[in-house]
Amino acid sequence: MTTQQLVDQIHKKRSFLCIGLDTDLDKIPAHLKQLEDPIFEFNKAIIDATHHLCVAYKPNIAFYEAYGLSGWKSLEKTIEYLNAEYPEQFTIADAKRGDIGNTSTRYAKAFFEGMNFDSITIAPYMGKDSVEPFLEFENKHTILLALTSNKGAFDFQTTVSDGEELYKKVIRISKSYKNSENLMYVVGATKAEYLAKIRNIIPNNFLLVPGVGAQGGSLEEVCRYGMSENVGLLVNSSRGIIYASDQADFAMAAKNEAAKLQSQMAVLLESAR
Ligand SMILES: O=c1ccn([C@@H]2O[C@H](COP(=O)(O)O)[C@@H](O)[C@H]2O)c(=O)[nH]1
Repeated sequence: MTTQQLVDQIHKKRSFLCIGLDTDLDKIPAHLKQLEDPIFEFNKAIIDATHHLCVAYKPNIAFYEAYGLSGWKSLEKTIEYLNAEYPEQFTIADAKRGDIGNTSTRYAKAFFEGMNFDSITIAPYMGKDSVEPFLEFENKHTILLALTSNKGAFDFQTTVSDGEELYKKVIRISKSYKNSENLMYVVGATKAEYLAKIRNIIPNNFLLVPGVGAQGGSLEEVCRYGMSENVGLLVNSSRGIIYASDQADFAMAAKNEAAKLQSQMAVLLESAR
């Protein structure tokens, strides 16, 4: 998917909501567990109930890897279902990969070609030659961890060397990578006060913003400091939507939670015009 197609979807749906598919067998309704592939059935029901309210889905790969081969099969079925039934959705493999160049190429092939995700999250720590293999793929997006939503982000990401905070250095230097127009960045909603400084360095790149809902970040603050001319935001909520109910009404409850965020987003988009 191109960035322009994503922007068009945001305006069409009046939403920049990304729904996180962090599907945990311990949290899904009991009646699904009797089915052959409970994880896929849960995801399918959530997607069918919410697709009109969001523009992106983000399965976190850890939740699938944790179940071995059957988890990978559930992930594969989920991305195939999304691409077949809802091709207008931007898909994010939240895999946080990155390694020496030839290994990164294999990761990129696995997620961009094998599973046909639109994007993948990448840790920037190993530098240019670990990131550039992901950037080679046309109309695929590499989402670099810049300033994450967790407390541990302060251990390294905000530390200063040569007069510059590390997260700023990651953003500034990555702009010089080959095909850097394919870069997006992760910035936690819990760090919204940093967004204005980040927008000074990257006025237009898309930001994937996790941390509203269960982690307590504020949607309004994210928009106040982070919204760009082309919106430039994908705000993710996972647990706050998909586990709104653990009963038979789980998909309807997820739809209601997604609808609340979408209607707030519609107002914020309108007031930014
Ligand atoms: O800085 C980061 C980077 C990634 N995440 C991931 O996003 C979701 C958030 O889930 P919630 O249930 O809405 O808290 C999850 O997959 C994280 O691994 C993040 O939270 N922060």
